[in-house]
Amino acid sequence: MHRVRMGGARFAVSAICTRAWAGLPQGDCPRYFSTSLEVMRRFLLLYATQHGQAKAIAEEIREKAVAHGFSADLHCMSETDKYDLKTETAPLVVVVSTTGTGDPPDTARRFVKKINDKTLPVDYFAHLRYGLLGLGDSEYTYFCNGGKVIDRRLQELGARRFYDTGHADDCVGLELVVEPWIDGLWAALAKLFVSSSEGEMSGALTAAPGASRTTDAAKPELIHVESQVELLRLDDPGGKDSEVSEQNGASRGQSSALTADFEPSLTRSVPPLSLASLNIPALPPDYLQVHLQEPVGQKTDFSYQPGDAFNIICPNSDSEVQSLLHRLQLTDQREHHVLLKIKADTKKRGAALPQHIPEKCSLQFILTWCLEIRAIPKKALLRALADCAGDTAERRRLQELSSSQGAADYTRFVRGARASLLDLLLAFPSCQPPLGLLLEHLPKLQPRPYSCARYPSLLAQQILSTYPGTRRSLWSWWAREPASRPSSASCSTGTGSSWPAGDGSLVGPGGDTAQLFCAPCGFWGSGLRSSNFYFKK
Ligand SMILES: Cc1cc2nc3c(=O)[nH]c(=O)nc-3n(C[C@H](O)[C@H](O)[C@H](O)COP(=O)(O)O)c2cc1C
Repeated sequence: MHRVRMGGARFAVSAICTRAWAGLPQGDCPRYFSTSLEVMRRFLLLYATQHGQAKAIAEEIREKAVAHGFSADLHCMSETDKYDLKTETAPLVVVVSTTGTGDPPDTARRFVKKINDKTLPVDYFAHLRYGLLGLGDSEYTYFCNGGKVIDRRLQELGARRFYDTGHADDCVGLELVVEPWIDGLWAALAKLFVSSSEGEMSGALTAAPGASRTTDAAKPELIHVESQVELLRLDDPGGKDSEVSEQNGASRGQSSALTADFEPSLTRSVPPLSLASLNIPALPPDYLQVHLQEPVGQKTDFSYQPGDAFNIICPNSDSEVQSLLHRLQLTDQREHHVLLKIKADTKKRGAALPQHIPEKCSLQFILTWCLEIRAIPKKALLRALADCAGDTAERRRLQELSSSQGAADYTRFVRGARASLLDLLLAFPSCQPPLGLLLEHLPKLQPRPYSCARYPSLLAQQILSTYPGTRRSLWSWWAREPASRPSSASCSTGTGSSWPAGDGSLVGPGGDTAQLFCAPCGFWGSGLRSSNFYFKK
């Protein structure tokens, strides 16, 4: 990279792909994004640190900038002789931590004192466009206050954000906000440069009084980039701060594929949520110790009386169970018996073995007959899964979905989409939960009560041995799979239809329906008055 002067402006020149210019993901470049000699665009990067983290992050930004077609002038905020915001016309990026009791770092004191001067006019920084990343720790009362103080004062003096402010929390891991914030910075910078080069921003990047204009990266082919970059617009609920959100409405919708890339989904969050610090619920204490043991032959037998009611469990679909076993890398152990114990060191109060998981049953049996694997995962499960995700971005997204800040996304992408555990595991491939965690969190597969009457022994036998099970009613299953229909039974499940059978046996929903209606002479019928209503002979 070489530094050159072009028409009074300072540029860094390098051979790069213009796709990187736009801050777009690297990959195959559209034709108009050809590799060529391009001009790198400069921004001013200031940091203020107490213990070195803000500096390290600023250095990371400077390193990454090159690959995106930018050149960062990096300075500590205390080096006031190396930069001058009053005359600066390049975009400003600030990384600042907090120390003491909500104070800016010592290296920012002079800077803060200077901008806090109440005699400064309200348009003192009207020429400035900035993005700010605050570091802090939510254990402290004044979270990220160092950054917030500078952010607020820059606004008061007329500076405008070109990118949403990020607040990274050392308590849960700075990288959860820092990484997405840096990833999004390039698109926002590219947007700003393109907009300013086309003169669309009123007053944006105009030279400050007495200053020479130092950024002019206009290049005709970047018009293409412009329309794409518009789609990378960051959400600004206030609608005032990020001027990127105000521009180029006409180009909206030009690329639905790109729009989709920046729409939130189950696995992807977008600002402001992706930059927010999260109130993540405490991890529920685990309590189950699981052993998988080779099976020993066993036969279950039980007797029943005419008139008994049966709790019929509609088992989970075999293909879903096999997919789940495969995803959990437990296919080879599916026939192993599951032995459960309470962990000796568990912190869960009143921990007890789940009653709905019988002893000495195979893992496959438990996933098929005992656990509702299609239940919509609760936030506690999402929270626990977050800790099992190896990938940082996936962990962050799972944390978001379990946090109060991510409640809307949880409702939309988990509850609204009726996502199941398997859906989540497929969407978050780095998440590898232990079996015990699932046994703790998955609810019981609820049985459906049915009663039967007339020829109870035959019917019951058929229900219990032939009937292959379904999530739907008996009737809808039998209607769909006539071969599995008990040959001597008629059925009335209250789902709207029924059929007669030669001998008038009846299966009814609930614990006593069949006995009630079948008793002396064998009715059959459905719950619908319009068709075969129960009370109609
Ligand atoms: C002595 C001390 C005081 C702190 N006070 C605050 C505070 O008031 N608010 C806050 O959000 N973070 C506070 N933090 C957390 C730091 O801002 C956080 O760890 C940050 O990542 C440090 O970045 P740095 O190494 O660049 O200074 C404090 C940290 C220390 C060590």
